[in-house]
Amino acid sequence: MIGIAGAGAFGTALAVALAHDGREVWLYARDPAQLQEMQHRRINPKLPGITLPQKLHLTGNLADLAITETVLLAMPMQAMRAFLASAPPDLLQKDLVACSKGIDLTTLQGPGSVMAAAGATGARAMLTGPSFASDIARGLPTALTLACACPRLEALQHLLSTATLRLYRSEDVIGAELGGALKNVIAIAAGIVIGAGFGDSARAALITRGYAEMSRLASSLGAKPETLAGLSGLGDLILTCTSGQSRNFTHGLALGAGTPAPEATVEGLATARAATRLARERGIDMPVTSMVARLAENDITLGEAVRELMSRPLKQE
Ligand SMILES: NC(=O)c1ccc[n+]([C@@H]2O[C@H](COP(=O)([O-])OP(=O)(O)OC[C@H]3O[C@@H](n4cnc5c(N)ncnc54)[C@H](O)[C@@H]3O)[C@@H](O)[C@H]2O)c1
Ligand SMILES: O=P(O)(O)OC[C@H](O)CO
Repeated sequence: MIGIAGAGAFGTALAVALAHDGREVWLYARDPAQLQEMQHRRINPKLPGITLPQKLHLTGNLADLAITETVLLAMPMQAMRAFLASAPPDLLQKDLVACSKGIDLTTLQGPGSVMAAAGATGARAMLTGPSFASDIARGLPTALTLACACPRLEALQHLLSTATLRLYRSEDVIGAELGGALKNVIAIAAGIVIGAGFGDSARAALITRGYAEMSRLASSLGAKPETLAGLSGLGDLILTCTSGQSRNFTHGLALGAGTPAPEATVEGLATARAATRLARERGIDMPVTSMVARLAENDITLGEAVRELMSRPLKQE
């Protein structure tokens, strides 16, 4: 039996895919009004056109996840530390699989370290890679990375793979979590480039240079280059920088166009600030990421940002 904490777009999509494939899934929704709507109408408004399957059980009581062996954490990254601090102690003994893409702003830790610091004693895994919630819920073919540094990795890979959701395993948790976190920042920048009308050539340059700085920070923190080049890094970078389905890209589009951004979970904003601090501590150059952090904080105008990026000293690629 599988538990999922966080009934937003992604938690619900994973619950739908796993339940359709025959697993019994318990999905925890903390908001009573949302829970009631999902229970009565068997839908989540964030996933239009999707009916919740019978094997998907809803609960507003976290203690109900006690009957599951594995719990997926599908809340925004900045909520994970507080969630685990107040979770029932037996939840910390389960195999935990983080699905959140980001870096905790207070501790500068990724999901694996946040789970360890909270006292999690089971497997601590990360599920990440190119995937929009609605694609997963609709049963479209999707390939993801499941990273875990413990012997339970292969068992978890089988537990969470379905006919349409293909999981590749990796032991490089740091690499998988940094790829998934940092690509969101570059996606905001890619959106800014398109929103401001700088064109597709500029976006391609931005994605490439963005990947270079993602790789610099990740390798300084112990990630393997091949992980960054895989689904959790390059794969997700391509998806998020090129699709109007991405909330990070869409947020950037609005910033670039000077229009109001839609209300949504935009993980790249906090990650830009956290990554800028990590990079500064390590003396790593991350010009795109630090520019996104400054733009998000209204510390610099778009025109100033472009002038600053284009007037950096010329260097070898
Ligand atoms: N939506 C996608 O396509 C997608 C794909 C891959 C990964 N992700 C990642 O999944 C994570 C969640 O994104 P989402 O799209 O589901 O966001 P969302 O905004 O749709 O939903 C977030 C959910 O988390 C819940 N939540 C917040 N704090 C909580 C807490 N303390 N306890 C329990 N629940 C809590 C909210 O009530 C909400 O239902 C993000 O890190 C995102 O990067 C999303
Ligand atoms: O909508 P976004 O920008 O949060 O992206 C969703 C997923 O991370 C894409 O893999």
